[in-house]
Amino acid sequence: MFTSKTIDKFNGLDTPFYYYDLEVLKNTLSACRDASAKHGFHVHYAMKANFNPKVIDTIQTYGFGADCVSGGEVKAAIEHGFDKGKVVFAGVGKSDREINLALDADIFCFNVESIQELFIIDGLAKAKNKKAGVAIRINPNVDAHTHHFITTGLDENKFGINTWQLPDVAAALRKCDNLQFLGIHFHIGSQITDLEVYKNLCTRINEMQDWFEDRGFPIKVLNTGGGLGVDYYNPDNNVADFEAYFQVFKNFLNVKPGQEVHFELGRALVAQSASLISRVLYVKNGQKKNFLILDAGMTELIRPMLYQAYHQIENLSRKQEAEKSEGLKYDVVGPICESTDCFQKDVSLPESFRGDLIAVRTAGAYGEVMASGYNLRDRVGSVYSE
Ligand SMILES: Cc1ncc(COP(=O)(O)O)c(C=O)c1O
Ligand SMILES: N[C@@H](CCCC[NH3+])C(=O)O
Repeated sequence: MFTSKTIDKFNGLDTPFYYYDLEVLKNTLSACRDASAKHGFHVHYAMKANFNPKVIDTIQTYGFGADCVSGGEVKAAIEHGFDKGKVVFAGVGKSDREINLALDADIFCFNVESIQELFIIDGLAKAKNKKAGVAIRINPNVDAHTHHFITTGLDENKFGINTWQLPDVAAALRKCDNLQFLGIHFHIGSQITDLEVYKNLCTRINEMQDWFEDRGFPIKVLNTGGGLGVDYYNPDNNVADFEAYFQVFKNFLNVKPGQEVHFELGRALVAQSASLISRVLYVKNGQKKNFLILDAGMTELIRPMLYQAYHQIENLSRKQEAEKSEGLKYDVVGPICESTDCFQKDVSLPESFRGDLIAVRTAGAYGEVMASGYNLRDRVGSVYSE
């Protein structure tokens, strides 16, 4: 990702910024497209992972649909050329304004997360004399074996409709003339690295589709959600194993003739394509600790502070020294007025100096999009490979 030419280019730029390696992005997208096409599976890109305009423009050209979680994302997906027939809209709190926007855009499907929401969408569609495509987001109570904060498919989570409420869902669907029932939707969490989890999900999806079909609701779409994880410990040349992922669904999902299988991948498509690039502002030798104080912090990349997430940290200005010496240990921290503003403690790095360029890797997913202006910070910039 970082040739000496790239690092020379960084030397002339203001930091911090996100650096996008479009080659890595494209290789990842091709791998996913090819692996899913083999089984006739449909992939919707989860826009929330990264809606940087250049990133979504690139993703759109691969023919993926868009999975959106707000009116803003629906609007951006359509403006950036995603086919409205491949736009889906999930979210536990869709406002009337957002539902109307999506109805006006004629999106493919609302992934509905409560019975109340079914009636609201039906009423708003009726007012426009339209039929809204809907899938029921079911909370399957399947443990994703990931960080507690990014698990979404357990009974304790706010997402989806619990299975004990399904009889009421069926009754509601029978009353809603302006809804077209398309199928069922699931999303159990993010950064899932144990593929067994998806096997368990398939078992639940098979049960649920039988439940609906037995009651006279034919299923056209089985939407399995996203969540495929990436290897944060090996950021180089590390495209997610899409083949193995899709194979689990091929083996364990009971797909009937005429049904479509949909996926909503976010992180696995974009995470490895970007790094946060910053500079060392100060090196502070404390009594117990050495601190590297960067010009980027939790306002640029909040994942380490929010989920104790690991991101590999490299000193790009001392690459040769890194190969030769054992180096020193630093707590790599940001400038924000919060003690949690620490990327990682005890990072082994070559001896580092003011002005050195530091890369925080695997930052393409839930990085730039979760940046904030806290402490009245400038908005983080973005730089792209040629
Ligand atoms: C409904 C839904 N679909 C898809 C995703 C994408 O998840 P990931 O980036 O882990 O693939 C998310 C985010 O977790 C989500 O909430
Ligand atoms: N923002 C989370 C993922 C949550 C995905 C949305 N449900 C992360 O950075 O890992």
